[in-house]
Amino acid sequence: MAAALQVLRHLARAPLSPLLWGGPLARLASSMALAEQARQLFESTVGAVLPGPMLQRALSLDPDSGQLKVRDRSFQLQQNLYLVGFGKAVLGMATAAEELLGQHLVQGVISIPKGIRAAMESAGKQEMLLKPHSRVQVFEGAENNLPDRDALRAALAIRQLAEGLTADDLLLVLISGGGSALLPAPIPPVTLEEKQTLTKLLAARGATIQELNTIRKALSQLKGGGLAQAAYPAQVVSLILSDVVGDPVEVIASGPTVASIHSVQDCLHILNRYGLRAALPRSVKTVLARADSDPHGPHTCGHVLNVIIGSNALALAEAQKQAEALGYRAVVLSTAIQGDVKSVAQFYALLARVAGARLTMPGAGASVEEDEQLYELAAELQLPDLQLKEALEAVVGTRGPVCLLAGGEPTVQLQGSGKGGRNQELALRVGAELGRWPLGPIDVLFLSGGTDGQDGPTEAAGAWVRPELISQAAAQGLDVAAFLAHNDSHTFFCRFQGGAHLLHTGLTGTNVMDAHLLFLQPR
Ligand SMILES: Nc1ncnc2c1ncn2[C@@H]1O[C@H](COP(=O)(O)OP(=O)(O)OP(=O)(O)O)[C@@H](O)[C@H]1O
Ligand SMILES: O=C(O)[C@H](O)CO
Repeated sequence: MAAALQVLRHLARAPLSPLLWGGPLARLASSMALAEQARQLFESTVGAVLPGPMLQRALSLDPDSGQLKVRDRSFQLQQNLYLVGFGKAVLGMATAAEELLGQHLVQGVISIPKGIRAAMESAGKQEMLLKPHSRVQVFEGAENNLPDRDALRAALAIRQLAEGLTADDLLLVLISGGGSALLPAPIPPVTLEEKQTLTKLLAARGATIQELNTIRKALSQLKGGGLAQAAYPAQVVSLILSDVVGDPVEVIASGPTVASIHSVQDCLHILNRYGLRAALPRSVKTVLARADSDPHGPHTCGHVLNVIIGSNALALAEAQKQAEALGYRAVVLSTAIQGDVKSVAQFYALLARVAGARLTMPGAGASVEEDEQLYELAAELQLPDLQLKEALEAVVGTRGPVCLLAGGEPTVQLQGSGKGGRNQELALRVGAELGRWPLGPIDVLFLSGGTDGQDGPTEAAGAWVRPELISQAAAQGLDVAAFLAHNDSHTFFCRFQGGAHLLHTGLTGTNVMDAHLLFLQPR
């Protein structure tokens, strides 16, 4: 068995040759090769948005004059630079910032996920690690993306640094996804535990990140512009790596340097929608009631420059280039995939069927009903930037392999107590859907991966599937529907073919939502 795997691994790495297509062994090899290409493409997607290069693109320093340019603004540096940061990608961002601006840096504090330094060290990613005598103090916390005591300590240290600044100082704020959990500073009398419980409940009931972060902002000292307020009168430049669809700066990490525009009424609507209003702790009610009568009104952020330095769109653009270099006709479908994971899975499976039919039977295509169903599903998902028509038109004129790329963040409404993540659940659902119809003479592979390298509370980044999933799982005695009913996608993929369909990258040090890759390869 091990020897067979060795051979397959070797085949998987071998360059693709037309002679490989056809025959059972060749089909297995080609399927391995396709999986290997999918993995490589996912790695390229992530590679395009690693923190160092993005930061270097956003900042330029004139070493003689000490002028720092960010977009069209200039700032005079003169040992007056401070740095704070919070988020999954912030270690690499801080390392790059210190490398570039170190001679002006007085002090820094960052809050990053527990274990990320060790993970970077063991992966040999030196470019993600601060130097031994760095001026940046590091706090690690928020295990499993939930605010904890360590993250609270970090948030207090960040607040203290910000509050000590003067009008001559410049505060560089490094922000990336996961920042909300890494910067918890609940407004008393709300406790950390209460905030944690409320966040968990909202997330488990399927609240969107916009809704979740509206509540987080209302209960926090630093979110919703609170950090910018604390740093006033210093100048503030926030460099933001987006992990939210549409790159809204007020939502990413709950906008600590963006004035919040939400009212208490907005919060109450959200709490009502998820059936949480009646059970609210007294402390939360107190803080919301106080906000209503706050004489100072919302924070003002006129002294802040917020700049998005990287996003899902940037990552997919690179993946598209790489896919084209591999010989695929590659189209970016959307960078705003949102909605319930079940509908998103149906969409991808139907897309594979409709696009696959156009690819293998030009002129014939899938049935008119299937086309209509696909457009209806797309309309239900309300994806603002969806290039569906363009993608299908591109497929018609193509004889060779096609790769459709998309990004975003579907929502999972947790019903079971199984182990899984958004990406593994999406992949499993797509696999189950793909098995429902014959797809014709075409190889299909769908991959879904979180660019941060960690899908939910699991060690995998995601998974990939093929239409044979259901039958192969059944042959192993695995009932896909039963795993899905318990949101147990990770357990499924660990057991299915010895975990071969799991995507393992380790923590990547970046975070621009998820990437979805759909490969269609005529046989
Ligand atoms: N058993 C499960 N099956 C499917 N999805 C799950 C499961 N457990 C958690 N999730 C989902 O995983 C997500 C949380 O995972 P993760 O920590 O990777 O979030 P994230 O959105 O990447 O974090 P951030 O946006 O802060 O970077 C939630 O959307 C949650 O619904
Ligand atoms: O930290 C957060 O709030 C999410 O990752 C969205 O940015």
